[in-house]
Parts: sequence; C-alpha cells; structure tokens
Amino acid sequence: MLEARSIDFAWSASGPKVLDDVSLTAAPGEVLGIRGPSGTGKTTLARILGGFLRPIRGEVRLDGAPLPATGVSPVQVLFQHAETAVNPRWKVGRILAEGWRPDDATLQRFGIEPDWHGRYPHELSGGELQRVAIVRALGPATRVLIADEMTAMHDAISQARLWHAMLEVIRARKLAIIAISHDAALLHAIDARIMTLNKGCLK
Ligand SMILES: Nc1ncnc2c1ncn2[C@@H]1O[C@H](COP(=O)(O)OP(=O)(O)OP(=O)(O)O)[C@@H](O)[C@H]1O
Repeated sequence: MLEARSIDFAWSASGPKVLDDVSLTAAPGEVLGIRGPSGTGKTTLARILGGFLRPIRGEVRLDGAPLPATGVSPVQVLFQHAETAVNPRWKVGRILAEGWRPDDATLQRFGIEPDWHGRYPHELSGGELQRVAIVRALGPATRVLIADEMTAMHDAISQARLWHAMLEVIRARKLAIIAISHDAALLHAIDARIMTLNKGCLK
C-alpha cells in the first residue's frame, strides 16, 4: 500500500503552497485516477510520490516504511515526455536493461521491436520511446506505477492498446497504478477511482 499523508509543498519558503494537506492511498491492484485543472500540482505530486521531490510537510510511505533512498525504486514514475526520462547517449537496449532484464513476453506485450535495441532514443518516435520507458519501469521490484499523462501524445487506438497491456500487467502482478490525466473519459475507461486536485487540495 502506497500512502501519502498530509503533504504540503511550496517551491520557495515565501511562495504559495502548491499542495496543501494532500493525502491518498493506493492499494495493490488498485487503479487510482487523479485529474484536475492545469497547473494545480499534479506533476509536482507525482514527483513527490516517486521520491524525486521532498515535501515541506507530510510523508510518503510504502507498506508503512519510507521509500528506499538508494537502488531501483519500487515506485516508478512515467512522465508524458519519455525523452526527458532516458539518457540520450544510451542505446535502447541499455536503457531497457537499466533496472532489470525484461523478458520476451513483456517486450512483445508492449511491442518493443528487436532492432530498437541498437538505436538511440532520438531514433524512436515519442510513443515508441514511451513504451520503452514503460517496460523499463516494470521490473520485479516495482510495486507502484505513477503514470503522468502517460499516453497523452498517442492517438486513440494506440492509447487504448497501451492501457489494455498496462492493465493486464497491473492485474497479474497486483501493482497499484496512479493515473494522472486531464482526460476524464480515459480515467473512466480504465475504471479508475477518481480524485480531483484543485487549488492544491485533493478530494
Ligand atoms: N521547478 C519549478 N519551479 C517553480 N515552480 C514550478 C516548478 N515546476 C512547476 N512549478 C509550478 O508549480 C505549479 C504546479 O505545477 P505542476 O506541473 O505540478 O501542475 P500540473 O497540475 O501537473 O499542470 P499540467 O496539468 O499543466 O501539467 C504551477 O504553478 C507551476 O508553474
């Protein structure tokens, strides 16, 4: 169970709070959807849940313990622009193997072509690179996935295919997923329990 307790966040000591007393839980196998207007702190919350940013108050716990400070994190964050999350100087094969050795079934499920392994990230499309980032995030230590506008740049058919593959993995492995999206129809389609972040408050 991932739990965020009473999270406050501001970008500077004198600045306004971006997140104000935000609490949530995501249980194994659960699909939690977070929506909200632009600029209300959804990506900031994703970064805090993934351990990339420290809140000014509150805490994030996995099964009652703080997230590990080193090693491959059990909470993996997938951002909208996968190119910001990979080393541009590494070939795809090395990127995929960063946290684990993906099995053939997973590579096939997400349509990773064998010849991509020898290419650099800029030699894939944005959607293809996103699939590489997804597979990289699905290592055996992963317990929670945070998908921040993960399929926003995909067309409707590839978005549906990708979510279908993702939900199969989540159900089979009882992972929790937090799907952050502007797209209410998408959150309904993946049968998410939906919370709304507005003016720093999550309800
Ligand atoms: N590095 C930063 N330094 C200062 N302010 C920032 C920084 N990153 C984001 N912000 C501000 O924090 C607030 C929340 O941004 P965030 O990206 O979390 O919103 P969001 O809900 O994800 O928006 P969107 O739906 O448009 O992606 C915004 O006012 C933004 O300008």
